[in-house]
Amino acid sequence: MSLLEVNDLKIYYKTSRGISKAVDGVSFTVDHGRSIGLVGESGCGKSTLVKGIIRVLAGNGIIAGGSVRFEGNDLTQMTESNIRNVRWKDLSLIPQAAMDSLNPVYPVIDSFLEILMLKGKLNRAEATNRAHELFTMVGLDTKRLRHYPHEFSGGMKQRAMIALALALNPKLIIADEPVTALDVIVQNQVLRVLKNLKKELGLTLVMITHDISVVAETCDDVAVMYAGKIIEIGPVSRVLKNSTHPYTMGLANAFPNLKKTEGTLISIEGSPPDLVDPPKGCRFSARCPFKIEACTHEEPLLVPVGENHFVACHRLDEIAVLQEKAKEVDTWRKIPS
Ligand SMILES: Nc1ncnc2c1ncn2[C@@H]1O[C@H](COP(=O)(O)OP(=O)(O)OP(=O)(O)O)[C@@H](O)[C@H]1O
Repeated sequence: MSLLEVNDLKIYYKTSRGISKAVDGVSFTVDHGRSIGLVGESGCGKSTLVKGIIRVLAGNGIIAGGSVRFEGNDLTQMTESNIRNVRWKDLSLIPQAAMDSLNPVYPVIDSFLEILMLKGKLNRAEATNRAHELFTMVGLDTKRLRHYPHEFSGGMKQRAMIALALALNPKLIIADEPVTALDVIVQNQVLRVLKNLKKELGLTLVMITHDISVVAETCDDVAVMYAGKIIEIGPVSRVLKNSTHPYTMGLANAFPNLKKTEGTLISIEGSPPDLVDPPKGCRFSARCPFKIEACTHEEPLLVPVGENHFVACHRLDEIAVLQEKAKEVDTWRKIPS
């Protein structure tokens, strides 16, 4: 049994314009000790997906279908008090806005003591020791535990948040854009901390990012999301070296440093569709340079294209040709109407 099994999950928002299908039938699994990156442009549903998994959705968000099995138990069916027991101890979140997540009016150690004593049931001396241990694990000077959050740099705050997420040895860590707000050098340092911890502690990790090169650095598997759906999923080495969905090809072009070459940065024209009234067929079709007639009315399903590698596209038979065309700047400039 996988540690996490997300099956046909649907998460919708009630809005004044109607129902927005932010996550629309998403399935993936995460085995013990593996890490998966959820990648895609802003608005494709990554945050909604993980907020739904840990049940911290905004008030207008509803789980409209599907299941989220954690060690076999469906989190979508748990009572609020049961899910509160699961958070921190079994699964914990490194939030996107780590900058603002540490309580500004108390020294940082207080945030640790609160979790370790209230949730972990440690006494003050044990909790203090554990806080020191955690700070050392993420490469922070333990003297800093007595400092206030505003005395920390962005990278230090993010390391502190990683340490806090690890406090109770959770079985699964979800990291929501853990390095987005940091400059590139600090990003690399924080990613290195996460990578080392993953190796040393055998962490199981779900990481959200819009930057496919972050996934390449940190994850075993990747799920590429577009407009509320997973359109390609598989081992990082396969998906990035042999991107098979045109959207993944486009994303990889947008991060030329991924291939460690001087490649041209090619962006994908247009923007994702309105999720209140998503297009029929493939949701990427309006921006896809390889669109054919079927794409506009028939939804492609995820099908296997290699070991553990699945893709939802109508043009899988011609993939080698499309992969070559996708490398050309002009391909992305002439999107068919
Ligand atoms: N509370 C809400 N009410 C209505 N719509 C929402 C709400 N939160 C998010 N959405 C919409 O749901 C869709 C998915 O948003 P979400 O934040 O999950 O995407 P994302 O991929 O994580 O983007 P980002 O990287 O910008 O956070 C978007 O269309 C967004 O506008």
